[in-house]
Amino acid sequence: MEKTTPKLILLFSGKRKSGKDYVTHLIQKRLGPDACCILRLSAPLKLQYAQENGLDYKQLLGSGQYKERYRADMIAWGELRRKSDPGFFCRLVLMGATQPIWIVSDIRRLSDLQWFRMEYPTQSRSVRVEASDQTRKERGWEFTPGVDDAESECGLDTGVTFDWTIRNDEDGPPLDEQLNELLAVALEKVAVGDTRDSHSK
Ligand SMILES: Nc1ncnc2c1ncn2[C@@H]1O[C@H](COP(=O)(O)OP(=O)(O)OP(=O)(O)O)[C@@H](O)[C@H]1O
Ligand SMILES: C[C@@](O)(CCOP(=O)(O)O)CC(=O)O
Repeated sequence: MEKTTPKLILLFSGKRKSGKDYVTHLIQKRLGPDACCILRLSAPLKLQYAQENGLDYKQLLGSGQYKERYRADMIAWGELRRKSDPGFFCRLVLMGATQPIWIVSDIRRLSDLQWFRMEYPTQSRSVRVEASDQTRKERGWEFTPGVDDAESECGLDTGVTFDWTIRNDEDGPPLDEQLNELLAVALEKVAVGDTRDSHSK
């Protein structure tokens, strides 16, 4: 499958129930599906894990409790693959991405971030979604030893400078306000791309 070159890659990370999916879908709503696609590193992992274990892939992709039952085992399963090939899920998830803006909604490890920054140094921007533990609990999060104190949840807690940090709490600034600058950068990338394409036509 032909590899397209994006104009911008937004690499999202954040704790469980911080709102990564919610915020990335909001951005896609603002930019439109022709301009941006949402890529989830966990999707190819969950697909293969579901097939190997006879589980419901759609429920593993959902935001309910079903996936939490298998999270620890999926983490271990995924880390085994990353150990031998850190870019395994990154390469898989890009297949077929043709829009100018890629949103990767679930960056969890330094190796994921480093892979994109190596492969796409000028296009990659990192975004952190934050929410208080109280807010996360209201959204169904419960601290789980072996998950919330493991690399999957803590791998980006230190040593990373994010291009944007989005506070996704009720008492935080409105999301639209916080996303203003990021959306302006994205729209400018798409606009520049359009004029360049039209010149090249
Ligand atoms: N700003 C918000 N307003 C209303 N509901 C929200 C908001 N942010 C998140 N939610 C809801 O909280 C729940 C968790 O959000 P989401 O699934 O986006 O978190 P996540 O960071 O992707 O979690 P996980 O890592 O477990 O997939 C969802 O039901 C979502 O609809
Ligand atoms: C196994 C894993 O991909 C599950 C992620 O599920 P979700 O993005 O929280 O819905 C987390 C990980 O890869 O460490």
